[in-house]
This record gives sequence, structure tokens and C-alpha cells, in this order.
Amino acid sequence: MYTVVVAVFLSILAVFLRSLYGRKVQYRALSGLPGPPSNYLWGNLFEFNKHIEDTFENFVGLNKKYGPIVVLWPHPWKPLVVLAHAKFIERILSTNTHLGKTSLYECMQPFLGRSLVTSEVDAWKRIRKQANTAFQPKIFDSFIPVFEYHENRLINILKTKSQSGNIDLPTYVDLYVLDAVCELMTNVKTNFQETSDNGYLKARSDFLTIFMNRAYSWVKRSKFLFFLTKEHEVQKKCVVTLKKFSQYLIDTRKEARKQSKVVDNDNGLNKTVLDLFMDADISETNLRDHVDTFIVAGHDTPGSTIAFSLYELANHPEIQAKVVEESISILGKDPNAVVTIQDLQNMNYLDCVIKEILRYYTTVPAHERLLDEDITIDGITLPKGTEVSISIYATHHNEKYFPNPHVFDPDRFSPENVHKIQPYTYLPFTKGPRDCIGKTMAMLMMKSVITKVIRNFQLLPVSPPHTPKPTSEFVLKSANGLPVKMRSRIL
Ligand code: HEM
Repeated sequence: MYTVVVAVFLSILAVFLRSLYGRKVQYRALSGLPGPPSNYLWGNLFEFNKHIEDTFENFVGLNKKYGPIVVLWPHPWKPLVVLAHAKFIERILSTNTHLGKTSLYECMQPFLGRSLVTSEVDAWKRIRKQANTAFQPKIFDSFIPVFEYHENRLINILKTKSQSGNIDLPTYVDLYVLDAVCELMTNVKTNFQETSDNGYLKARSDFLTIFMNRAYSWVKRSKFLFFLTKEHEVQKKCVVTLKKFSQYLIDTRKEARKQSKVVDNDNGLNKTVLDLFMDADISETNLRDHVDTFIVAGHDTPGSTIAFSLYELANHPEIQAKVVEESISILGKDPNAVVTIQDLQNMNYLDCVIKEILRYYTTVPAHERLLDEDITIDGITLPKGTEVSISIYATHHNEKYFPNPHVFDPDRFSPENVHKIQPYTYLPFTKGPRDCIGKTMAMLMMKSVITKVIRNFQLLPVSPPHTPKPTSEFVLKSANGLPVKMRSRIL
């Protein structure tokens, strides 16, 4: 017994001393770099352990206040380097090194398990290879009927709702994207738009709010201490709701495959992500984690970007007029014209508008990586083992990279101007081998639905004027909604 107690004590002591030594090494390497003053015992815990809305403001303000490389101590022994520095970002993202994620992503695991977003590098490589087939250009044509079906439902709903007052865009857009993404990822038709059932979305939003609250608090990041909080109980309930939904999608798809409703042609080229993983013979838990990952990653991001795009079009009539003009030049004046992938790819001006939305609002404000080796640039070294947060938002709003960053200007991306954008300063989908797997699908979906909406409605600003309040649930949203007026449009 005595030997066991001594062994346990020595193990704890060893872990403690190792952490202390690790902190000393990192502290020495990073101490010369700017950042908010931190306490030796609790780091910057109290500055970042506030309400989610303050967290976003505090986070995006860091690089503005301290420069493009900022050292933060959310955990007293584990610093986080917040980067908005093109050369460092390029060095991290452009190679096959530094592909691992930081400890932050462990807080996602109760929901996403070890799937594409959260997995370690070896598993990630295998999963990414399996999933790639569902995102190849050869299958893009099969997206069109899915877009059409769900967009037509959205238009019908907006026609009714717009007659009785302002429309809060995320309320309707979020349900449209959820229906579309469920079908694109799993081949199962859901009807969130008609039922307005938001139990699933509420559970997800609550989970992500807790996730963001854990991001900068080592107390809540600690599994043991988090277990003792009320939020742990809430999170457990959210996960039950979320997993019930992914299980429903899996069961429905399994049944359809059993009934031989699956068209298995062209060596699986038309298979969804769910079909590909079902064929890979993995556990049911794993399957649910993959479904959850693709639905959450593929839903919130285009949903938010579409809502912000329509909102800015309502508030910039001259830009809206150019988008309408371009769509008429490509599709003619029939409001029911069905687009092709080629049509969508020809919408160059709309492309500039969406790219500017992805800069101006920055749908995914930041993401994190773990450094696999030392990186030295201009005499500054970030040591191996450092956790870095690539602040896409701060990079997109750096005056040096984007002049007048707080002005909404799609012409930054016009053929005459786009070459002025420095490499690794525009990163909405991040870059490199671990970039967004769904980026092309997202651009096609966003162009298709925005075109459909503006061909059916004239979008107008509300009165009195509204100012969005950005907040981050990992994905940027507006805490006070995005209201617009809609009037039927005759092309
Ligand atoms: C406007 C739309 C979108 C934006 C701005 C966006 C942005 C991003 C970003 C920044 C990442 C890196 C996240 C990180 O490393 O933590 C990412 C990863 C990812 N995205 Fe997207 N995304 C969008 C749409 C989509 C869609 C439509 C899908 C799928 C249907 C998707 C699936 C994924 C997945 C699975 C990953 C993880 C990739 C990996 O680790 O290999 N995304 N996305």
C-alpha cells in the first residue's frame, strides 16, 4: 500500500515538475513578445473568462492593441500565441508540418469525438482521404437539384413571411442551409424549414456557447473541474439531443440502402459523405461523430455567410443592383430559371461580394494549430510545442494588408485589384493541406441561394437603421439578428 501511495505521489510530482519546466522553457522563449500582462499563477484567466460576447471583442482586439504576434496565457503553464502575421501564418499553413490541433479542440470531443476537425494527424490523413471523394468536381452537378429543392421552399416561406413585416435573415437562412446540408451530406431529406423545429439548433448553439466559454478558461478546460460545473450538465443534455439527430440520419439512410433506393454508380462517385463512411465499416459511434462533424462544419459557416451577404445587399442598393444585373445577363429574366454549375462559376461579381463578406465579417474568426518544430522569422522564434491561434479576423482587418479594412468593398476582389492581396493574408477557408474540405461546395451553395433570393425579392434596409453585433460561437454571428425588408421583384 505504502509503495503505491509513494508511486502515485512521485508520478504527480513528476508531471508537476515537467509542466513547470515546460512553462519555464516557453516563458523564456516568449517573454520578449508583446501581450497583456499576465499573473504567474493564473495567467490571463480573468480577462478571458467573461461572457461570450466580451470574449470575441477581447480576442479580436488583441492584435490591434499589441501587434501581429501576441502572447496570451489563458492557462498559466500553456501560452497561446495569437497570430495575424502573414509570414508566420504562411510558414505554419503552407507545409505538411504543424497539422496537429491544440488542446482547445478536446473541448469539442463530447460532440464530435475524434473526427476530421478534432482528430490527431495520422487519423486525420486517413479520414480526409476517405471523405475527399464526396467533394470532387465530378459530383458538383448532383448538388443542383438539392439546392433547387430547398431554395424553392425557402422562397415560398419568405413570400408569406415578408408580407407581415421585417425578416430576420438567420431565422430562415439557417433552416434552409440545415435542410440542404443534411441532404448533401447524408442523402436524407429533412424538413426543418416547414416545421421550424429548432430543438437541434438550440442544443448546438448551447453546446458551442459552452465551448467558447471554455476556450480561454483553464479552469473550465480542465476535464475534472468542468465536470463539477452546471455547464457540464447542460452540455450532457445537448449532446444527447445532437446524437439523437445524427442517429436518425444514419438509421434513415441505412433503411433506404436496404430498400435498394441507393444508386451506386460510377465507383461511388455520387456517394455522400455518410455513404462513404458506411462503406468503410467503422463503428456506429464513429459514424455519428463523422455525420455530426460534416453537418456542423457545413451548416453554420455558409448559413452565417449567406445571411450577412443578403443583409449587406439590402444595405448597399448599388451593389445589389450589380448582382441582379449580372444574374440577368447569365440566366435571363425568368425568376424560375434553373442554374447550372457553369452559370454559378460565371457569376464573377457575386463571387467578389461573397469573398468580401468572408473578409469583412470573417465567418470563422480564428483556428488553432500546434507547432511541430521551432519557427524563426526576423529573429523571433516560436518554439516547438507552442499552441498558436491564427486570427483570421485580425489578419483580414489589418490596415497593412487591407486598406480601410472597415469599409465593405467587393471591388477588392475584382480582376484589377485581386493581385494586390498579399499571400496568406486572405484566409476565410484557411489554407494548406488541412484547409476547408467543403470550400467549393460552400461557394456554389451560397451563390445559388443568394441569386435565387435576389431574383425573387428586392432587399431593403430596415428603419430605424440596424447595426449587427458580432459574436462568435466558433462561427461569427450577429447577436441582435440581421433584419431586412423584402419586396417581390419583377425582373
Ligand atoms: C462559408 C463557408 C465555410 C467557411 C468560411 C469554412 C471555413 C473553414 C475553416 C476556417 C476551417 C478550418 C477550421 C479549423 O482548422 O479549426 C474549415 C474546416 C473544415 N470545413 Fe469548412 N468552411 C465553410 C464551409 C464548409 C462546408 C460547406 C463544409 C462541408 C459540407 C465544411 C467542412 C469542413 C470540414 C469537415 C473541416 C475540417 C477539415 C480538416 O480538418 O481536414 N466547411 N472550414
